[in-house]
Amino acid sequence: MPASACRPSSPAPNPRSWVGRGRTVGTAPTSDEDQTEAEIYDVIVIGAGAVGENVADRAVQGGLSVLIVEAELVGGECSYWACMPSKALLRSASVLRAAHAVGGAREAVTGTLDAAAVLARRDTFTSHWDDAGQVRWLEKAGIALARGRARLDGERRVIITGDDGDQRTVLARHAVALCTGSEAAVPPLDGLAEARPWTSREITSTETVPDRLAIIGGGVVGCEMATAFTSLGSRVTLLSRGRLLSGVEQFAGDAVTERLRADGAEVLIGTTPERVDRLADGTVRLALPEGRELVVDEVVVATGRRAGTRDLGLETVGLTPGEWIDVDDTLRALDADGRASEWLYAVGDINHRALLTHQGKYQARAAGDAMAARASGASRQEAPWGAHVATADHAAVPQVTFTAPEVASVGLTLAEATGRGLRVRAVDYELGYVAGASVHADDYRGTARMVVDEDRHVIVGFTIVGDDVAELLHAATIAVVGEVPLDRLWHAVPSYPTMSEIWLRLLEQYGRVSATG
Ligand SMILES: Cc1cc2nc3c(=O)[nH]c(=O)nc-3n(C[C@H](O)[C@H](O)[C@H](O)COP(=O)(O)OP(=O)(O)OC[C@H]3O[C@@H](n4cnc5c(N)ncnc54)[C@H](O)[C@@H]3O)c2cc1C
Ligand SMILES: NC(=O)c1ccc[n+]([C@@H]2O[C@H](COP(=O)([O-])OP(=O)(O)OC[C@H]3O[C@@H](n4cnc5c(N)ncnc54)[C@H](O)[C@@H]3O)[C@@H](O)[C@H]2O)c1
Repeated sequence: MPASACRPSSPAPNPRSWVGRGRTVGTAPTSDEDQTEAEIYDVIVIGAGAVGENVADRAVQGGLSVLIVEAELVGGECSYWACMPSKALLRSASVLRAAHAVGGAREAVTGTLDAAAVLARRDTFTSHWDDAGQVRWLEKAGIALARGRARLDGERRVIITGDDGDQRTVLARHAVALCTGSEAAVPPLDGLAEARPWTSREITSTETVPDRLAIIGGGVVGCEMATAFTSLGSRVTLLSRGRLLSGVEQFAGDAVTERLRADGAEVLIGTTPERVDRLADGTVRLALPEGRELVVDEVVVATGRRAGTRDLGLETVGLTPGEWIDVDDTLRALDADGRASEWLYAVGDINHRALLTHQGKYQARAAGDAMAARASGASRQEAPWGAHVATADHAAVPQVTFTAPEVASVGLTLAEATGRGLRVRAVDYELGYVAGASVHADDYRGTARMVVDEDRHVIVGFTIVGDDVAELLHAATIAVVGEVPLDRLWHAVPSYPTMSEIWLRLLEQYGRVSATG
């Protein structure tokens, strides 16, 4: 398995049709004629990204035969144009920053980042955009692969069109899993589409470091790429219509804004370009509010994602092309009336629950296991936190944004918790006051917040911002998922002097409920 991989380590057909949008959709493969003219698998997975691979793996482990269909590279966005290359682009600067932050090491590091070496290292993570390693893994896992673009053709029926235009029809005895992910959305700004902007794909796979780079969008992609390319030597202008990282606690976005500016990036908050043009000399001109013009070598659009459902034959099963697909907690597609399909699943980015590889893979494990259990008639655990449901999607989605400083969060922000009607209290602590942090780096600064449900005395949200905090997050995820009572958390003693002592400080700040009565 290459280091870049985001993937994991036949009973009778069900003749019942799923009714979508009030009409019966398609027919199950019932006649012998059908079965001789088309191949049949227990499960067909469309899209071999990290999520599709994990659905397939779990279904095979559950005793089912699986065909996975991939139109581009096996491994999907995460391996080649998203998580892995972007993190590789960020890592070298993070190490350099860490050395500069510690006296003694600082004096020893006199050079600057070697951009060409960073890009070369990035290329090893994407296996030079060659998926041979991931194809070998599919073979070992017992998953059949079809190369080509798949579309639904009614219930349990899939048509695959190969690169040469040849078509073949495959049928699913039990389930079809749509795992086609998402793609970059290009907003309808004047001239933008014609200006041939870069998206996350071009910026993560670039062979050069543009001298001048504009990034439109202050979300996760925009902030990570602004951090990476500022460190690689670009003059970056980040244009954000609202505050940076608006999905997390405000202090997190503010810390990233401050550091980007300190590192030389221009961060324009509340700014959307009015027009974008690619000029004859290949540069790009952005017309900004109040008559300002910005000329750059490349412009990156990082304004969110759209569903990978445009040419998937959704209309043949009563769903709407181009839309995200709603699902139940076992990841079965819901029709317009909220009824769950008996055979159609939508897993990963495509259901828009959490656009994150780890969360999609978590859904995939639940979905693959649910398919196998349904196929064999085995009992299923569908109550919250059961084996066949993705309960954490609602309560405990962890995310690390690998900016400087890093932002790690899980569960609800204070505003989200309040919005859900919870009686909560936020406890904040300056991470730099923790002994482990002061040893970790000179003049360390950072902030942590825990959001406590005052009725249950459990943590429902946690956010931490600071250099090298990513690995601190999982303790919080366990506390939130486990609904560990604060009284018990006092007995989880963090080692001295580690940054994990932030937990002790937060508990002290909150006060010991049992001691105070
Ligand atoms: C720049 C960037 C950085 C990111 N960094 C992180 C990160 O650090 N951590 C994290 O958790 N998440 C990160 N994400 C999000 C993460 O990439 C996605 O959540 C993840 O890739 C979703 O996986 P998926 O399998 O659902 O979809 P995808 O990875 O998009 O895979 C879908 C697959 O389906 C294929 N496909 C589509 N249509 C068809 C069809 N009709 N027939 C056959 N095949 C088809 C595609 O070719 C693709 O291979 C990042 C995203 C971006 C853009
Ligand atoms: N480290 C990670 O976990 C990681 C890294 C990168 C991406 N991702 C995932 O990928 C997904 C996509 O990231 P993203 O940054 O593209 O989306 P995003 O939703 O995080 O941010 C999009 C930003 O663009 C802005 N925007 C939207 N439309 C706009 C318009 N018309 N004009 C100007 N600004 C506009 C939004 O206000 C928002 O700030 C995210 O959901 C994220 O979870 C994760």
